[in-house]
Amino acid sequence: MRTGLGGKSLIDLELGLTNKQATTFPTHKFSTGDIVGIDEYKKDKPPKLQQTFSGVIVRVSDTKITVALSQEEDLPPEVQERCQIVKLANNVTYERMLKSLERLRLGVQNDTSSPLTRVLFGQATPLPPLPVDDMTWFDTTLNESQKEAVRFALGSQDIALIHGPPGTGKTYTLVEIIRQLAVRQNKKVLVCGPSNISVDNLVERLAHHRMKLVRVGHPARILPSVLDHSLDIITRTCDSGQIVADLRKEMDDTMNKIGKARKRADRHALYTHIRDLRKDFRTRERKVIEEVIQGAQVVISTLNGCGSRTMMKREFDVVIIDEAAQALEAECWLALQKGKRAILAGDHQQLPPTVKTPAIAAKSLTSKSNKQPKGLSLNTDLTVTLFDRLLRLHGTSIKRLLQVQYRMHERIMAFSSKELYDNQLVADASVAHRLLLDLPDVASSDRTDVPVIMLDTSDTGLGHEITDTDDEDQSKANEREVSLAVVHVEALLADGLLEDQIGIITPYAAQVSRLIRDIRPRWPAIEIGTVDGFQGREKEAILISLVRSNDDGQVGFLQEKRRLNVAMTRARRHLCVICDSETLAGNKGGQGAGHRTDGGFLKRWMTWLCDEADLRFSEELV
Ligand SMILES: Nc1ncnc2c1ncn2[C@@H]1O[C@H](COP(=O)(O)OP(=O)(O)OP(=O)(O)O)[C@@H](O)[C@H]1O
Repeated sequence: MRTGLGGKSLIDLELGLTNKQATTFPTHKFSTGDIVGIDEYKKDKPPKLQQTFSGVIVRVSDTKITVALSQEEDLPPEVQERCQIVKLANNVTYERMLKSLERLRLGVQNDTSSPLTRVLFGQATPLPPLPVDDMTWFDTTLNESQKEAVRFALGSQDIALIHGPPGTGKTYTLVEIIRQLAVRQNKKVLVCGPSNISVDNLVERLAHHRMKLVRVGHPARILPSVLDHSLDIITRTCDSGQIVADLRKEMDDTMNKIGKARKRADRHALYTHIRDLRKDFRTRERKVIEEVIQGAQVVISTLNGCGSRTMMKREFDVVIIDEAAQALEAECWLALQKGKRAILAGDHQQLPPTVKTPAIAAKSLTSKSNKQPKGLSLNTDLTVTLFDRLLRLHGTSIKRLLQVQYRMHERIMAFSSKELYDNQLVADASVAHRLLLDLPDVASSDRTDVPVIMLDTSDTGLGHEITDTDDEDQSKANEREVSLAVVHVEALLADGLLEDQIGIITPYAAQVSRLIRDIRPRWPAIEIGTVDGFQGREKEAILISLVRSNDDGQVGFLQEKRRLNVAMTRARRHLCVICDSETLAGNKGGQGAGHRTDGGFLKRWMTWLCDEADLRFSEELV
């Protein structure tokens, strides 16, 4: 045991030594950020249901797992001697959301809600934005639609939505908004997002600019590159943090002495001393934390982190939520209750958060309570995000669209723009005509000089999909599409592409496993994943394997147009769609099959691909 960040006790867990070397762990599923229970290990005794000690995993290597203990007292010697750890379900998030909703309910019931809350529930209409004219831009390279979004957000009196389709510089725009608010207008800003990675991206970008910012959150879950801006590190390195650092050292020294003390009485005295030190440490640390957060212009945290003790009772002029269309509404309220105004950025045409509770369950919950004040717009379907709901409630006047995208060739972007963004997306001149062959050391070929290719398996007239019976979700796979992917990848690499410039995505987990089986051993740096896992990412060349190929026109998962939209907008210069166009266009299984619930989106994409893509039939290739 030793003292780590924030005065937490760190425990290094290792297996015994063999030949004086640490033993490598067998395969396990513990990873950084997991919450674990710690318990004395007794052979043949299962872990207790209620764990006395718990902690968060800070680091995992082949031979060592480091856990930051959540409790203040030390582990009893018998646990230190030999212990076992078990992964614990984390209900902290759930409890925090519940508490915040309860506060919200009381506010609505007692008519004490803030003006912002009233607007967000449709009990008041948003006030018109104030004009923002004489702007001095920090970043003069912003395009016109980005500048308009910044002006709109700065002028808004309650709510502003920034709609950022793929690659349109949503983060770019948010950085300018944050700088204007914090530096020019001297406002206190809270910046949040649903995941650690989403907020750390913002910290990375903001860190280049002069402003006092602090990232709140458990150090184990913060990107190492931005740790210097974390509350834990700032509280250690700032002037008033020096005494705290000295106390920490004394605690460590005492801990060492305990290990060496022979007499029980000595050990006892040292334990008492360490307890006093720890108490002093906590009080002083709390004071420093207070100072740091009060002094910060910008506080950055995950939405869930806004429900932590550190963030309790804090107020901000403006709350900004990035990736708001990927956050649960309940989670957003943890942040929204702390601000007078809110700015939400996101894209409701990409995938919403994953929700496993069916909408009906949520509905029955709200109708049971039957206490909804009149005129209140309630959200009973957890997949409907706050972003969606506000657009439905107040219309598009509360949002601004970022129109110029800096990722895709204009042909790759075209279908998505036409179908989902009112044809308003424009490819910036720097990317509009960029092809693979413009990359260094890439040769010209009938692949590298085409932006969109469709490899169609419908020529065989057979259904190729199989259902993975081992998989509890009955995931689907398609071996023919795997073979086509291998052939295409091989050809792209022969043209001169590098492995890490290529990504392969598919909606089905069973297909991911098969692609990994055939691709990973030969080309380890090619990224393979599900569509959902690729949201927010990009590659020079993307292959999509759509899998479904049957005689009944069943398309399952693919009827979600937001999933297809994410899939088709990941590629910068080259998109290769591998599919059975007949099944997906609904030409099999009778009239209307295959596009019953997607409003024909998939069918229209297939028609578009047949007209606009470079079409190749699978029998020519494998
Ligand atoms: N005004 C601009 N001029 C030049 N390049 C820009 C501009 N705005 C954004 N970009 C570039 O576009 C790319 C995407 O920007 P950013 O990461 O901010 O987008 P995003 O919308 O947050 O992305 P995502 O699609 O992942 O949500 C970046 O490489 C960025 O440098």
